[in-house]
Amino acid sequence: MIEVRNITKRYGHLTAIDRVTFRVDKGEVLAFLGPNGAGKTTTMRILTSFIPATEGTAHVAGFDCAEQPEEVKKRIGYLPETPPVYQELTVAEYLTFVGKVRGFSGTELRTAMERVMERLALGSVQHRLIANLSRGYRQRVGLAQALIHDPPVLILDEPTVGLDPKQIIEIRELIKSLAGSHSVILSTHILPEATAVCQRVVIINGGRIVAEDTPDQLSARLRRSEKISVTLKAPAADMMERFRDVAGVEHVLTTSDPRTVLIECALGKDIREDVARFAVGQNWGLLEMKPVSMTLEDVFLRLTQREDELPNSNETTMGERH
Ligand SMILES: Nc1ncnc2c1ncn2[C@@H]1O[C@H](COP(=O)(O)OP(=O)(O)OP(=O)(O)O)[C@@H](O)[C@H]1O
Repeated sequence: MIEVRNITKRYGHLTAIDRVTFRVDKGEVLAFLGPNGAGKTTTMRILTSFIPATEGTAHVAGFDCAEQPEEVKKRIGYLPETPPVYQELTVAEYLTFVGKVRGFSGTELRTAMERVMERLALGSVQHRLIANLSRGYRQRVGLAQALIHDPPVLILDEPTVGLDPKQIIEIRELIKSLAGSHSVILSTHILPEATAVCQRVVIINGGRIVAEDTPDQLSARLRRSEKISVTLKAPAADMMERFRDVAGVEHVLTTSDPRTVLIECALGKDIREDVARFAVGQNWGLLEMKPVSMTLEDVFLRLTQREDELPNSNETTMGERH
């Protein structure tokens, strides 16, 4: 549904994006994840035919974003970072305006408006001025304008920025409900958003794609070893050394809790039984033992920061799989 091939965008001497390639299939929700200035908005603007790429091609539903902008725009709903709403209009007036711009009139326009107002629960505020709405409602109005022509493709640039936690959950639920019937690109710098809402994640940094996979696979690919966290009631002073005697143990790492250690072994090995037997045999009082893996946050840090900028490796691998 969306096909981006080797697009590069230069602003003078600055290369904002550099040979970016990815695709989004029908009904798929893709997270476009990256820190500020990574090139997310530039990519969205090329896809929505707002600006041309310097090099490379982008297609939406088979239409070329540079050569056939009208066809592309018909098939895209776009919610920019700041919703393009007119404060001095009521919700109904604004959606009527957007519907007319999209070419609707009469019954068709009324049906389209009713459909989006129901989907976004805007009925109760349809006669209120947009200026007087909460940010959450304003964002819903922004989404309504993106959906009014029922486009197969939706491009949402940081759709939850500035919302409160309840509004964030509502907007994320709504985006999830669009999966299957719409292809969605969700640009975000918020990691939990990518995992909560999207089936696939593209990570962009410094204008380049540094990873592309499902959230789980990304974590798995970057995992270099299996780790288990072991908490003891009465650890011995030389516990670190002693655990190394267990067959298969490669490293023993300290944590901020003196009773807890992280034990590493080779990928694919399961040494939990041997570690448990050993701790019990030493009478150390085994309180807890659990596998530990990288969170997407760890992966993101690894991919978007240089090795010397990374926090202590013990901490980066402390996250647990959700
Ligand atoms: N019109 C422009 N002229 C010159 N440089 C630009 C222009 N638009 C973006 N840039 C630069 O291109 C790079 C990528 O910007 P872009 O806005 O695409 O990043 P982003 O990932 O969307 O970041 P943010 O989340 O901060 O919006 C940045 O270095 C930015 O300063």
